Amino acid sequence: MLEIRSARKTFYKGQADEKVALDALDLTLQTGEFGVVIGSNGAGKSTMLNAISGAMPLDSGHILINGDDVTNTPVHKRAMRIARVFQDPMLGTAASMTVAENMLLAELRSKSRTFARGLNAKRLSDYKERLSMLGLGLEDRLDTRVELLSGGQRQSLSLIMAVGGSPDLLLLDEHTAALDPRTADLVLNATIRAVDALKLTTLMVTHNMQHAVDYGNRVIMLDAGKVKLQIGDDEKTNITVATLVDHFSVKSDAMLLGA
Ligand SMILES: Nc1ncnc2c1ncn2[C@@H]1O[C@H](COP(=O)(O)OP(=O)(O)OP(=O)(O)O)[C@@H](O)[C@H]1O
Repeated sequence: MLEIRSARKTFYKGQADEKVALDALDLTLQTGEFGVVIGSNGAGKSTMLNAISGAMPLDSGHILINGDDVTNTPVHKRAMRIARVFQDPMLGTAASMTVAENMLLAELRSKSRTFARGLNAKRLSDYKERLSMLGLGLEDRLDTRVELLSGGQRQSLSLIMAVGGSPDLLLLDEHTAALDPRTADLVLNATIRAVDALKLTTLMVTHNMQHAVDYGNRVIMLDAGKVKLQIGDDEKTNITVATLVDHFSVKSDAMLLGA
């Protein structure tokens, strides 16, 4: 469970170009929920993810994960509980290493230094099982160097590496935005399979209104650093891209096109 309580963040405080990024933001995501965050440019989406992950300190307010106040917990410690996948498919993986070596790297990162390091049969079978959740055939490419994978396969591998330590929360930071529409759908479907199989609590930021309509249990619309609108499971079945766009205070062409 994630709780954000009265989170405030202001950039350039007291200066002419002061920007209130989070304005007493409150948000609760129950365990197992999949929230999709939308909002215009500058609405505060990235700042909110940075505050949750610990990459950016809040001016005031609190972040709780499963009831523990992590507001002052440094980012590397929070990373044990919070997984994050970024927009750039090149960021989460090591290109010149194989799929299996990347999986091992991710596993060793989340374990103690004394942990046995080699790739053994048990590990390989565990990696195969986890990669098969994605439904992309990566389980049969354990010996392939990551640089030979497509952007979509690579981003899906980043995802499965990020969630290997069974995190309390998964943050998806526009993780399909750099992919072509078909690949983006492929990665999103792989994401949904992994999230469902591992029962992950997930918060996904997207500019793609169709994805907000199609995926997740709840749409959370941010505007000027606050939650402007939430659409839960029951109402979500009735919403369309057009009704979502109607709620935006600034309607960009990209949103109207569902880009
Ligand atoms: N590091 C920073 N320094 C100064 N101002 C910032 C910084 N990060 C964000 N801001 C400002 O805070 C506000 C919220 O920005 P944020 O990036 O969180 O919005 P966003 O909803 O993620 O936007 P986008 O959809 O464009 O990524 C904006 O006015 C932005 O200019």
